[in-house]
Amino acid sequence: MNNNIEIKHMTKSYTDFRLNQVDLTVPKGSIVGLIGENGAGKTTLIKGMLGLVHPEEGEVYIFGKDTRTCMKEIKADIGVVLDDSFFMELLKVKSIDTIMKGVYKQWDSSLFYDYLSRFGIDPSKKIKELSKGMRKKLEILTALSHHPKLLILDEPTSGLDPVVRNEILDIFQDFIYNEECSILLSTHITSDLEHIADYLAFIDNGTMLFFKTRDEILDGYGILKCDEKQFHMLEASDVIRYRKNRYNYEVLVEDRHKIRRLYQNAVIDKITIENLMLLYIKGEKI
Ligand SMILES: Nc1ncnc2c1ncn2[C@@H]1O[C@H](COP(=O)(O)OP(=O)(O)OP(=O)(O)O)[C@@H](O)[C@H]1O
Repeated sequence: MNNNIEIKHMTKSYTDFRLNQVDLTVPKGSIVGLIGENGAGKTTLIKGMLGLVHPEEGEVYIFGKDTRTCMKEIKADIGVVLDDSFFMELLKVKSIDTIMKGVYKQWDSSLFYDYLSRFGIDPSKKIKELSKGMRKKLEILTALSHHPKLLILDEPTSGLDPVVRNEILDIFQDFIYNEECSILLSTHITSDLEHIADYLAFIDNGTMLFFKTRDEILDGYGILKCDEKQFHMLEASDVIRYRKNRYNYEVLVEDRHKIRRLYQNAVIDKITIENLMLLYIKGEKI
């Protein structure tokens, strides 16, 4: 078993939205970044996988086990941070330790207190006295403190300043140093994924557009900038998406090295994940 998560053909319909036959794998020892615009279906996919919403179709295997029959044992080995998770406001931070000891056999109080001191969170404070960023940190360190093998994180770093975000990204990278572990992470902070993701899964309007390695994307894709005459000389198959701007065309190409060989005077920029998403979503097809 090489994958910690395997989702097959997940379908979930709401009145105005359908997550449509989505497949996703999260290999062991890897970080998979889930990207897509607001409302694309990332949270629905994560909640469907965890049994928090009920898909009409599809199968989910975590650690090779079927979530329909083994969710209880699976949950012992995963750490989850959801976009809308919350702790009871009136609790003190240190009460989380007492509660979680009763929830997880592998709960590690000393690791929990180490993380609290590393992130500067006072155990005797009430949760409602913490800033938004501190609460987020608390959620993440709580998810890590029972030695999970898999982290499933929906927007874990939103609202955090760049310094703390970097600390958290370091923790994520340490986490998958153990090659049995993996992380599935949905985020709008695509620059974070450029640093840490091994794979990117791009969901658009309920459909999986692609699942590729970060290197395939960043080393392969490019943005060709050209005028109208040059644009019309391009092979349609080389144009994934394009945008016509005031003075030029921006063309998303899948293999920028090939395009450079074919059109030797072309100006081709490297891609960022943000530009890739923008062109896929806002660009046109020939
Ligand atoms: N309980 C629900 N009832 C009806 N529609 C829902 C429900 N939950 C989600 N949706 C709809 O499903 C679609 C996908 O929502 P989802 O939260 O999965 O998107 P997302 O990619 O996580 O978005 P964001 O980046 O904004 O968090 C949206 O159109 C949303 O309105």
